Amino acid sequence: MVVVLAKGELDQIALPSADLPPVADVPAVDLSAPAGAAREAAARALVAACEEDGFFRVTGHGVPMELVRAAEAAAAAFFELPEGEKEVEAPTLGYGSKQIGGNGDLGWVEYLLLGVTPAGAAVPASSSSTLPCAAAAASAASSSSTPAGPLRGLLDEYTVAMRRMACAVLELMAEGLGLAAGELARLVARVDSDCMLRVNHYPPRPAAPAAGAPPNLTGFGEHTDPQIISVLRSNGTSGLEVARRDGAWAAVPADGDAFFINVGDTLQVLTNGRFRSVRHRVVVNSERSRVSMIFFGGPPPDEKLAPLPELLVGDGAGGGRSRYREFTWTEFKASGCRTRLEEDRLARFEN
Ligand SMILES: O=C(O)CCC(=O)C(=O)O
Ligand SMILES: [Fe+2]
Repeated sequence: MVVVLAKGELDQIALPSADLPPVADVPAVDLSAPAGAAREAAARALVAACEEDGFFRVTGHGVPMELVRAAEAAAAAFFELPEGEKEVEAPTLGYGSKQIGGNGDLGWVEYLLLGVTPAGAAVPASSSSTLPCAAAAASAASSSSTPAGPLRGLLDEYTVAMRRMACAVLELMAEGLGLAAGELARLVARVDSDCMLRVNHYPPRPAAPAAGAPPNLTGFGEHTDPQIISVLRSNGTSGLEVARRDGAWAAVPADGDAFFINVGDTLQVLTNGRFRSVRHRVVVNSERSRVSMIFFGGPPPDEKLAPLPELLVGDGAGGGRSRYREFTWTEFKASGCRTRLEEDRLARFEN
């Protein structure tokens, strides 16, 4: 067991042993659909998925699976290291365990949390929050002589591939929404866009009943991602659950070669609530260890965020009224950093 929790802490993250939730039927969007009718259909499927659950999977993404598997394997090997050796990497790889953010949220998880430099490299984030609570550290410390050396290079490469894919998804989304090319993708593509990479490791749940542990533990408590979109995959181990419109949880089946996309809070704002920022969580009930890697595509710090004017016109539901007041990404982050994981961070920006 790598995540060491005191008895009281274990009680805090125990989940009632309920039946497994139904398996989610996650819509697929083919990024490689050729221009013309097939691409239009893919764009329509993407928009429909964002409106319905705010969650879909991407096929035809062109990311080499060798890179994905190598990065996953290097991350898994890192998490196998003795506790002390991992902790040494807190400043270089943003290593942390069990505490998510600075407001008391706990999970059966250890992680790496990296900001992304203008050049695309991943550097340690200066906060453990799922929110990018502060700008990423200025420069990466050289770590080539440590166990993190090969891992760091792979994570850099992975991050570049993820940012590219996030932009490709946002381009298809813009087409589906009838927006100008680049209108969404530019937010994530800029050199100063506030993107992050998180690598989570959920050790197998402790053997019950010897450890007195409940069958289900919170790996990562329920929340929405604050950025525009998140690109997520795991090492084929289940545990991720998404909340449907009616609030019921659905289990996301292990992913094969696809990547999952979450609509984040910022995209909900940009679309004036037409797209849904998806609530999700990770439940640990498996004997297998789960490694997941999540790229968060966020906007530049000074970017003014508000519903896009093109999406306000003729918006049947809102009658052309903006549901959110304008704010900058910096303002949203500062406000979000004072919240617990499960809080609705958009509430205070509603008109
Ligand atoms: O580890 C996962 O699969 C999901 C974690 C997550 O939702 C997050 O880091 O924001
Ligand atoms: Fe998340």
